[in-house]
Amino acid sequence: MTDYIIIVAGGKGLRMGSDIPKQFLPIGGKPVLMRTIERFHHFSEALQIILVLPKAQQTYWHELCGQYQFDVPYMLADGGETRFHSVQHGLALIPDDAQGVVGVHDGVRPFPAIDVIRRCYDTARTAKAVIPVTPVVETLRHITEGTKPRGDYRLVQTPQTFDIQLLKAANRQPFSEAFTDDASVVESYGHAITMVEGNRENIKITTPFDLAIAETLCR
Ligand SMILES: Nc1ccn([C@@H]2O[C@H](COP(=O)(O)OP(=O)(O)OP(=O)(O)O)[C@@H](O)[C@H]2O)c(=O)n1
Ligand SMILES: C[C@](O)(CO)[C@H](O)COP(=O)(O)O
Repeated sequence: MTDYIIIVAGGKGLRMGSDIPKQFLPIGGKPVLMRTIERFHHFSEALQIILVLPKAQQTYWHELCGQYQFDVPYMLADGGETRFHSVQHGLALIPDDAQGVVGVHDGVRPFPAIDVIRRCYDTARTAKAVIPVTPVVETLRHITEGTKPRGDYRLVQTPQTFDIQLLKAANRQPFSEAFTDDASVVESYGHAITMVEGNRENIKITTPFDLAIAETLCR
């Protein structure tokens, strides 16, 4: 049995608006994406890491790896049109008969707690489809329907972990705009999703504000 993590970094980073793609921006003196990969390698050196990067960014990434003497082993796949397609490209590197758990994680989430990663992988061995979540800590208001009971909602993070065969089968479905994460793909395939506790530091670096928070979290 072999476990995998697919780290998706194939997006355009439009909301960050920086010249350098956001996954390569330094936080605490090191590119975001290197911190993310190192976190999973630290969790388990046996975990097989698959990095998904746009083809056009791969030369620059290799230059950065040389510059930072980054030596964590990984397999490389090309980014896709959407996050769903990037995950498909990553999954294609996992043998068709593989048994075990595969996680999918945003390259721009460098701070998943090791305990959270472990909980996601351990729970997926029986539940088969697991996502880390955090509670909503502010009042939640629907733009036309008014205040909603925040206890009914959770904020969804990654790594989202799945039985390998289940995720492979779910990702053969035709693309839908509703697929904003891997849980939505697996749920649409008909499998229930189990939620486990995430960690608040596990932010997705989406805007310059998030980058400032990430810099603080590195201290
Ligand atoms: N075609 C895509 C789109 C997104 N992602 C990845 O999915 C993660 C979450 O996406 P998000 O933060 O929304 O990144 P972007 O799509 O790059 O951002 P934006 O929507 O601002 O352009 C990121 O690690 C991103 O690189 C990907 O691998 N392939
Ligand atoms: C997968 C995800 O990180 C869960 O919170 C998120 O949905 C990806 O971000 P996007 O803005 O929807 O691409």
